[in-house]
Amino acid sequence: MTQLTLQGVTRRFGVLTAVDAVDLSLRVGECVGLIGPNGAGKSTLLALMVGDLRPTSGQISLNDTVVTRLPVPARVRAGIARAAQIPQIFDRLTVSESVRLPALYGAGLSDTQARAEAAIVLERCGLADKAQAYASALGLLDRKRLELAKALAARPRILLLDEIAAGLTEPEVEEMVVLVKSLRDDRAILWVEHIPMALREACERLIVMERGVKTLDGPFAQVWSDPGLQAVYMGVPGDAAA
Ligand SMILES: Nc1ncnc2c1ncn2[C@@H]1O[C@H](COP(=O)(O)OP(=O)(O)OP(=O)(O)O)[C@@H](O)[C@H]1O
Repeated sequence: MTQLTLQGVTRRFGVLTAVDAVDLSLRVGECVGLIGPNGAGKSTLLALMVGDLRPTSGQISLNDTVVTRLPVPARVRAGIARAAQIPQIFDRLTVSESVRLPALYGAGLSDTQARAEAAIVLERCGLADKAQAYASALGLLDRKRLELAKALAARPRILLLDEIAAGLTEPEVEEMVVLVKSLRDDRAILWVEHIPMALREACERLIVMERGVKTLDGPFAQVWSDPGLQAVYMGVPGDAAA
């Protein structure tokens, strides 16, 4: 079974330790939520997993292969892809072209296969009717969908989602939840989001980070009912939630 493993992963920016000795594993078939206050190190952790950043120390492995020093393209080809917090969109490409590129260079498909893959992924992400539109013409929901579609087109076994529901309306968030739930069978998903209710619907496991440290990791209901977490997220005094 495919598994991403982080061992003692640390990233410093000068004197600031953004990610502090994190141990973590993700297995295909599970959807894991990751929450924590602003600046907790969540995006940095995802950047380390996808290869945007190198750890100061620690090791990242995909199954038995150490990928710690691999650059982003090699990591995408190895099966790790991320939908970024701010959609990385090329305004001059059409929606279809934007998704075909990761199918070609991430999944390694032929041109014909990549066209077919793009059509399937766009259908799945609710963008089929906008395939020929320019990415620049898309609204926020469709930009978020396109960012997810690009990640999916690389056929990742490890899919990292960085705030793909941020800024969306409640019904739009619900659409994203349904979409994410439909993706979990044959990949591992790690979803960073500030909307706990979205994570509760989609994820069976929850990780909490604070100041770079992984403080909680376990079954969603168990972690969610932690008194400290309830105090932060639900305004319940620590002693009342206990
Ligand atoms: N390139 C960088 N250079 C210096 N400091 C950085 C850099 N990237 C992140 N940081 C710092 O590292 C810490 C963690 O940032 P990060 O963006 O990972 O947090 P986060 O949990 O994703 O926050 P948010 O929920 O606000 O997106 C913050 O203090 C941030 O200012």
